[in-house]
Amino acid sequence: MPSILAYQSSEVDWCEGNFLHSPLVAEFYNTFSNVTFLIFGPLMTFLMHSYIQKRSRYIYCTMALFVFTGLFSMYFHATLSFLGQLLDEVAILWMLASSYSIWMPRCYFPTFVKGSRFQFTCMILTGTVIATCLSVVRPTANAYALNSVALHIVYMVRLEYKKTRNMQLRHMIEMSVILWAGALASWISDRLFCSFWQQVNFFYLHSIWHVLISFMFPYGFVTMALVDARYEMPSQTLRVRYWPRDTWPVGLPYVEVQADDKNC
Ligand SMILES: CCCCCCCC/C=C\CCCCCCCC(=O)N[C@@H](CO)[C@H](O)/C=C/CCCCCCCCCCCCC
Ligand SMILES: [Ca+2]
Ligand SMILES: [Zn+2]
Repeated sequence: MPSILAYQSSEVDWCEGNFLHSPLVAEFYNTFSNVTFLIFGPLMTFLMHSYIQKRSRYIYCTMALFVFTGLFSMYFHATLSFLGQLLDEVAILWMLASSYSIWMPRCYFPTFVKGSRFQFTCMILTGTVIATCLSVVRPTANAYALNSVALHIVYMVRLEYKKTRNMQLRHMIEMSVILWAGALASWISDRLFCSFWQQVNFFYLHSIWHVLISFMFPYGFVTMALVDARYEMPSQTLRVRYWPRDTWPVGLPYVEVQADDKNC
């Protein structure tokens, strides 16, 4: 039985050819396309500093898990090892769990937690510990399960989209959904139609997934902040801004907490 650290000990092998560019890196483009996680994680933490300070410092853990997802994904694609696959999926699982605990609007909590975020977090924590153990047994099924969590997020986001007239929030939701749909289509296509993509010599769909899903992160983060603020920070005004300049035609969105306090 091969070690869980051994090259190609994972049962998953993505469409990109192995060891084409280096004897040390199994999937070159799939490995280095994760660099966007290492850029957007720290950059968004810096840009959203005022929001994180006011809302919850646990958001720093979510941001750290986002960066770890990128690092573990790099390790996984570089080695295609079982351990790499496990670390990659467990980091995604805990990142989603921390996001749910912090940002899930109370109106979507199951009734038995009686609107308590503490009880909801305990429920999520229990489910995440169980799912972490199960992912050791069936890591390949876990990737499909993680993608299905996204469907639940899209369902909630759709309800919030219908409720709001805030054009900035609507724009953030539209961009998140477009980027997520493009990313998911690339992920599925790489998994299911690899023989077709090999015939046309295009092996980069999983790398495109990494780039699109990490670009989705700032839009998703701002969406969650705006939706959540209506319920959890009603006395604060959040302002959507773009980095590096608000006036540039393209930029990275983030939110800033405005100094004025509606209660004063
Ligand atoms: C109220 C809850 C709010 C939650 C917001 C969550 C925002 C999450 C943002 C980004 C997630 C990035 C995950 C990227 C994983 C990259 C590593 C990777 O490629 N791993 C693969 C193997 O290399 C593995 O097969 C991937 C498995 C699937 C992961 C599924 C992730 C689900 C992302 C959820 C996005 C929600 C989009 C909602 C859009 C409106
Ligand atoms: Ca491969
Ligand atoms: Zn990947």
